[in-house]
Amino acid sequence: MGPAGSGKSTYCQTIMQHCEAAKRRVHLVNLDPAAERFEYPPSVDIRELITLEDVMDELGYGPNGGLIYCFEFLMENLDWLEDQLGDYEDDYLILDCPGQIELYTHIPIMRQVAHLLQQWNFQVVGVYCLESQFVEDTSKYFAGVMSATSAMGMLEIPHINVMTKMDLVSKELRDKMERYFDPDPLLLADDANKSTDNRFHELNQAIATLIDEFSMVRFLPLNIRDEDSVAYILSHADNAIQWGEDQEPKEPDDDVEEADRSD
Ligand SMILES: Nc1nc2c(ncn2[C@@H]2O[C@H](COP(=O)(O)OP(=O)(O)OP(=O)(O)O)[C@@H](O)[C@H]2O)c(=O)[nH]1
Repeated sequence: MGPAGSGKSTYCQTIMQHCEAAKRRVHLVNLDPAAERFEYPPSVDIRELITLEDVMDELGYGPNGGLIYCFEFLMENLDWLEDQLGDYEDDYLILDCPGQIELYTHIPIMRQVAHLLQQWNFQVVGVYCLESQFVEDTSKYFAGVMSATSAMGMLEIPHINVMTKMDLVSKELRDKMERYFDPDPLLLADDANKSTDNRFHELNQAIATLIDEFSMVRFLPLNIRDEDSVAYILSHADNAIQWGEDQEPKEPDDDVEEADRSD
């Protein structure tokens, strides 16, 4: 998951390639009803059940409302999903999700999907992608941490944060970005203070302390051109899955709030 264009599909392809090379049984599951094309054809594809284009054409919804409709439709057709996933229950599945951030931060639908997967005995880990190009300064890094943390709190599943497109970051900038990957809370807060008004300095300090104390809210750098970097991300995902094995699966909520589809 992650904002539009943050590199979710590229992440999926990169991990697919890596797993295939390691002879790990892996399949792509597309959960984006608006997806256009994939380098790896998905083994399971929500577009076989419903597409955003059809919903927009036939029901007159906008893209965001249409997407919510698609997920509500999926929730009404869980037999389809269970049936599709049933063939792969011993394998590693990579679910490519849409880029509408509200699906992870305040509409409980992805939470329901994640908890259903747990009910069906899948070990689930959430991977939140943020684009390194977006992180021009510490304030934006803080914004990324807060939105990823909001998704983590909403989904309540094992979770890792990934900083994508690191191959596009210059060596000089990469050195500067080290402060995000191995943070010193005082330096982080000082850095954020440079671009924010005095009134926000205490808040900056609090967020820097949060990042320092909870390693799970930090971002892990992913350079898709570097095999070690890909292996590093995968090992963190595996560790998070293992950590989740000790947790009790959640009951899926049965009250999906009626969403506003007027947009
Ligand atoms: N150089 C480089 N380009 C990347 C990387 N990840 C993604 N891109 C490019 O960024 C653009 C968006 O990447 P996608 O993987 O489609 O992003 P997404 O999050 O799946 O996008 P949506 O599904 O539209 O939300 C594409 O042009 C990719 O080729 C990366 O790690 N390095």
